[in-house]
Amino acid sequence: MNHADGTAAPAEAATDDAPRPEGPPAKMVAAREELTPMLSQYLDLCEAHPDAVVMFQVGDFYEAFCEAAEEVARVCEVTLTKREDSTGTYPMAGIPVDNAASYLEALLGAGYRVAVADQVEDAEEASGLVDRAVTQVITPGTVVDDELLAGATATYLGAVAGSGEETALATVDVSTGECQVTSGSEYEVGEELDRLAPAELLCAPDAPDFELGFETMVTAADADSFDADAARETLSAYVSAPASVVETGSELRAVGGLLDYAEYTQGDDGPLSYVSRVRRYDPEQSLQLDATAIRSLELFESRSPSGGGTLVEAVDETACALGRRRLAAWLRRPSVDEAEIRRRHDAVAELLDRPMARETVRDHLSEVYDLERLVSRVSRERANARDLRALKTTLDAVPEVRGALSEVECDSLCDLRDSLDELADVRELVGEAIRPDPPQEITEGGVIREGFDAELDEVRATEREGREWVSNLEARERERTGIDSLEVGYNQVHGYYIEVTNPNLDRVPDDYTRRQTLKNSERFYTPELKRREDEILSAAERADAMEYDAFTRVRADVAAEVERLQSLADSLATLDVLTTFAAVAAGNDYVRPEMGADAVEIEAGRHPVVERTQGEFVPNPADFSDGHVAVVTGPNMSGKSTYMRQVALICVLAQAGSFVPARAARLPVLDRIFTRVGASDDIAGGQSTFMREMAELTDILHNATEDSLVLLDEVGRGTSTTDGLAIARATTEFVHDEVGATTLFATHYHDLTALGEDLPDAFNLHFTVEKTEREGQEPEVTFLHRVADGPSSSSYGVEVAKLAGVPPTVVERAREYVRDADSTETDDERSQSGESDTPVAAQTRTNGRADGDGVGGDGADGDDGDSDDGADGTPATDEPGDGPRDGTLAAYVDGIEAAEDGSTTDAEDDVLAEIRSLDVAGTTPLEALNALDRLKRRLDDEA
Ligand SMILES: Nc1ncnc2c1ncn2[C@@H]1O[C@H](COP(=O)(O)OP(=O)(O)OP(=O)(O)O)[C@@H](O)[C@H]1O
Repeated sequence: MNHADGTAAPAEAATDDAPRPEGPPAKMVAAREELTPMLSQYLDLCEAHPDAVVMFQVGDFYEAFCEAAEEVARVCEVTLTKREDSTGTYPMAGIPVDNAASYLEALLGAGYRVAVADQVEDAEEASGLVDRAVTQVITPGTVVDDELLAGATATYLGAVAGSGEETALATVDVSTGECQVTSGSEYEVGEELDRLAPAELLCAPDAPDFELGFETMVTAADADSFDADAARETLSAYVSAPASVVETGSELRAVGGLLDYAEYTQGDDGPLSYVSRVRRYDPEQSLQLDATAIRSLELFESRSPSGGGTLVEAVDETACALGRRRLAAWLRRPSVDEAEIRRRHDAVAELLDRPMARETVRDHLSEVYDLERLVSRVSRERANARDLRALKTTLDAVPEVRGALSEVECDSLCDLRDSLDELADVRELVGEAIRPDPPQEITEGGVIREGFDAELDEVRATEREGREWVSNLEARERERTGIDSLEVGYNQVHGYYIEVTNPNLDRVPDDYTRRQTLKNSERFYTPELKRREDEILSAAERADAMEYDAFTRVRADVAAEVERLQSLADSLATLDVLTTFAAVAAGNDYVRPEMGADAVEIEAGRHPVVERTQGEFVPNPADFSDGHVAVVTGPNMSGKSTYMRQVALICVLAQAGSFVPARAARLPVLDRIFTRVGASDDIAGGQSTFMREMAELTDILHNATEDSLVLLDEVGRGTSTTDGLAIARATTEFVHDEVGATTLFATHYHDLTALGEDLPDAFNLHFTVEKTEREGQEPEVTFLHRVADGPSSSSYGVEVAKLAGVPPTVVERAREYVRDADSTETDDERSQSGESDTPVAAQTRTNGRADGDGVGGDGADGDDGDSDDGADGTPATDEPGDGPRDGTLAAYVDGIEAAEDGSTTDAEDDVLAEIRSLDVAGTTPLEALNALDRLKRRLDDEA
């Protein structure tokens, strides 16, 4: 397939005005007719790969010329030289062929694709110009070299075709051959893309313009390859009946375009034999965690700037790379198949009960190499003899693993054990053919074992005899000539020689022929030595060639077993994860969750990550059997977020097949987990936090079902208190009435706790703190991190502010405001006989339905209806950090200033002035954070 039509999007790295380093250099194009044959060959290859930097082998170096040379010199930090010939002077930069990986990595990192143009002909045999061809186009999504691959994580190339409801996404992990395709609406495919975050993305001409939440190289690949007929043809080289794998035209086109490009990057060598599995899947076949949930639950990456732990780290005790990738895949896509989850739990339970078997399996798995990548190298004819020995070592472990599992009883483990194909034929073949400690190179002998190939052994015997004859020659000749200092040696240029020092030259026999004269000696050969030399050299050369030949035959025989090897890799990966789950359960006191419950019921649950970092972790229950919406209140820092996340992580672990950190757990099979966490947590994202919050909320409200788990952490915090409260309340009602999802709603809006009492399926939880009051002193607060029924009585925001180091003047003023507000509330309560008519916060509900109809309805509109903004328009009075009355910063500042009676310090005056001058609407979150930091410093300095 032709990719040379220039349709590929330029890589992101170079600036717009600089000449592109990819494609044919203008200077060479202009001088085309006069170019030397070699440069003309370079120009042709550049023209054939307009989207890549061509690295052109000249002897021991890969060279780039002109603009590309300048860029290579800059990015790889190598010297920019020049090449001069009759047609002109061309900038030139080279990287060593033998040590190219780190330079190629730098070029990939700078956003380039690299076309590696190798000499495909032996320079000595070439008559004239050496033939060169692009053997590989290295791109971020298709790197296959171990040095360039990121450890055990999967690197995907993705392709999108179609649009609207018929959008399809195909992905392939080029290093392992795992190829998958799915389709759905643009939204669903966008989510799937976010989840997989391919390193490189190909877009068919009709693909939607996705807003991607991850870094990737976007390639507008060859449009023709996405044509349905072309795609069918491409795919039919991989599966016998394309129609049995793909369901829609878009899926066919996505997977066709994808594989075509993958082939192109491997030097257009035809179908990739190691892609033996092209699989279609539906994201609904697994517990759906969108990118936001994956991030906020910290499954794979910590959000803490100091790099706290992640879920995968907490449970990763895998023994091999296969298991490591499988663990990540299971956590990313926990199962929704109850029977499958039970099978995994059965296996974990039995492995937990059989510590000996478990540890033996883990010991042997630790000897297993990355079989998937080995197999892919074997199929791509890139494996060397060391790779085959690594394969043998891996296969050696299999009977041991099977043996360790000989007594297991549960079906899932028995099936898994029986699926472990020992591949004795392959193991024997490699064992007999390849030497135990072979060299890196496969062309220089030392690779094939004696006894494997009789003809080869004969040739090696001739070589050996010859060498023995030569090594005995010295003694023989000394005796014959009587020259004690006579020496026999060898050098690359002259071959074998007999060396005699000048004082002994008169004793040299007649059959010695002079070969070389040195300062103090002469070198000779004899006819017999010459004959032996020729025999040795030709035998050695022949033997090396025969070894290479034998090696490639063995490799091809192994490659023929790719499917069996991949299926073995699959079973080993699964076994590694299951034994890991058992080991983690044993080491950390996890229990088997009971699946298929109607509601989440967790006794003494723990956060799997925090419990490892926290000296003492307080276990907490979560019981949704009498209501599916929990409104969680409690002071800042009391443990609300930890609690909510721990419920989600327990569900993720359970559905991945793991036991869970709890005393007991009964869990339903969830279809999705949604998270919406506090606005300030997103500051690093640099987006308008409130907009983002609302976009995420919309997503949840549209897509959650009664089988989903929804975590809402301080929804509405990013806007004014009145609006925030209105949104939070309307959201809770909507989730309660319409969605039916299991929901944890953490909030500082104390008024929302009314919902916990009003709505039949909602209830209140709060986090307890201990307040110690000593006479004459401000109360001290201790966080107990314990959850209890009912709403929280107070927020202690001011105490937390004090703990955080807010200046005493501000803390004291805040306390006064809280006291004022409390007394106002008490007066209001008295005068209104317990029934408040605040616009939103205190609306009571009848028969479990909101007056409005959820988001956007009347109930959500704080300014509608009888919202008479008098004193009783005041929202939650024990709202921490919100300041008084309307909760705006300006009002807060006014309040402080008025109350201070002109007694503010200089620093406080400065701070107030700066706050006033702030253009809040035009300030990014990061700028706001910096400003806050500056203001605090100003106050601290004065203190
Ligand atoms: N159950 C627990 N046992 C022990 N320590 C805990 C527990 N839960 C939370 N913590 C500790 O308390 C800290 C604060 O918890 P968390 O962030 O969950 O509080 P929060 O109530 O959500 O706070 P905020 O409202 O300010 O976001 C955590 O970083 C953790 O170190």
